[in-house]
Amino acid sequence: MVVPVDYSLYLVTDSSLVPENATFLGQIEKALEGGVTLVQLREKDLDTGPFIDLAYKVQALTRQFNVPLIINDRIDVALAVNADGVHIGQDDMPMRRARQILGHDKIIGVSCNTIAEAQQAIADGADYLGIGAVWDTSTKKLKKKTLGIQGVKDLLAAIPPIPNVVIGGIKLNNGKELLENTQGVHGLSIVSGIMAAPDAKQACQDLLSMIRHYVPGPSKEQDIVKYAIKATARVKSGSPLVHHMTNTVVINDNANATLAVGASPIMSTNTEEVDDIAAINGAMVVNMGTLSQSMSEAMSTAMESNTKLGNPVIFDPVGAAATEYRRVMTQKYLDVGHLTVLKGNTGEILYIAQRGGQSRGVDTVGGTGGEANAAAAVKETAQKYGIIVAMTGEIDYVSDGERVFAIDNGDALLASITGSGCMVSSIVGCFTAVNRENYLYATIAGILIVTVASEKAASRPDVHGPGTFRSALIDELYNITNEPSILATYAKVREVKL
Ligand SMILES: Cc1ncc(COP(=O)(O)OP(=O)(O)O)c(N)n1
Ligand SMILES: Cc1nc(C(=O)O)sc1CCOP(=O)(O)O
Repeated sequence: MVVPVDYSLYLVTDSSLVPENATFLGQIEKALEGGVTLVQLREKDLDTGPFIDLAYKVQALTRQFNVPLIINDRIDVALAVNADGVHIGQDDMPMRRARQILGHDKIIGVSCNTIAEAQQAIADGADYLGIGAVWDTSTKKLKKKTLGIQGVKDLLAAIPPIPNVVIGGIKLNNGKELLENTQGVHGLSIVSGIMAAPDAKQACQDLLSMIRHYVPGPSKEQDIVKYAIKATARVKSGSPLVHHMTNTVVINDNANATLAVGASPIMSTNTEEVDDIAAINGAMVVNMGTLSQSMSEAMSTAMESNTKLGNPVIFDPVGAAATEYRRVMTQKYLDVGHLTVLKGNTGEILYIAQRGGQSRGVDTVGGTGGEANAAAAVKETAQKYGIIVAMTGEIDYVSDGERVFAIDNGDALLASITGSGCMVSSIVGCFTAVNRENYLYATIAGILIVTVASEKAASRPDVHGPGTFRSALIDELYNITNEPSILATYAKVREVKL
């Protein structure tokens, strides 16, 4: 299975239970809004064609919420719509055969009512178990005995740890009792408690907040990767305008990278049109690589205009420590620029943080001084200016002043082309433009897509060095934008504890 799955609240659908004043798809959408973490389309009487049509409609919803879609029983339907997985019962296709057909990228769950069934499903390579029925249910005629809380405990105690959900007769109160009295349950799977609820969103919110007391849910790192996938899709669908005032060396690459992720670049340095652009702008990227007197004035005006309109401002202090002029300008933009994100290389950020940074021209000289020094530099600077700070290098560090995350992605060839750091600033501009509710995660997402793209580009057989790498990098940015879920396979994000 590719994406880390959150099993906490697993909706199994039943179209016959939808209240009169609601619709089937409307009920699923409300459940997604309420926080369900997994959806299984379970249709016992639909013919293949209508089942596939319905699966596409449900998938359009689950994809909006970045929640995996599982198909009950029907492997053909799962294949037809490229669903995320299937759930199979004891009388359905054998688990091993299902795996042969679906491969290891798909999630396969197996229903288990006994210890022997669970052991067999694990031996066969199931991704998760559906353990039940815990209690009687009017949703389905049960053929086997109910387990009760003790039966679930006995079953879990007898098998190695594996993701699992419990199912059958589960509502808010008995679900709480079950989670309170068991260990190792990963989630609750519910049909009527959600599908028949007069307010499905509220029902899910209540269930999820109860579940979160017992089931931690995905880690921060998994959350970030999930966010990055969603954020990438949003850049493409939102296609924000991103205004750049960048340096003349990399301007073309910045514009192409912006286009590759689905955003729209405008590279104007004219003060006269700053206000008009700001009115329709998604984000402002200011890069002082080839700073002139007139450009510096235009940058100040652009920062002010965009700040007034609430647009994120990304500042790349290229060569911050290199000359007296750059040192003065860097400080000026930090003090009055109303920045959202400061994105620099190691030398630039360490210099700003007064933690030892050096530049030769616009390039970094020397290392980070160790992870503790690097993490402290981004955290302290973020705290001092109340902004997000990102420091790119062999390892990238990002902080909002409270937390620090490290990104261990990125191929060494990035350092062999000009402007790879400036490209990161452009892409952070694209990501913050349409992912404004969480600038920390949006910044990490922007860095992730570039660094993962660099790894994919470097591993291509047609890449032989910096020249071919540069073109391949743009291609791979474009490819990830069209298939953002691959970030889940490649992303290496971790929280740094100071
Ligand atoms: C999460 C989950 N657990 C168990 C089941 C039951 O599946 P199955 O045994 O195949 O019975 P039907 O759903 O086909 O009636 C499930 N669907 N989901
Ligand atoms: C679909 C299903 N499978 C079960 C099993 O025991 O394998 S119980 C069940 C129905 C659960 O519905 P509700 O949440 O409405 O009780």
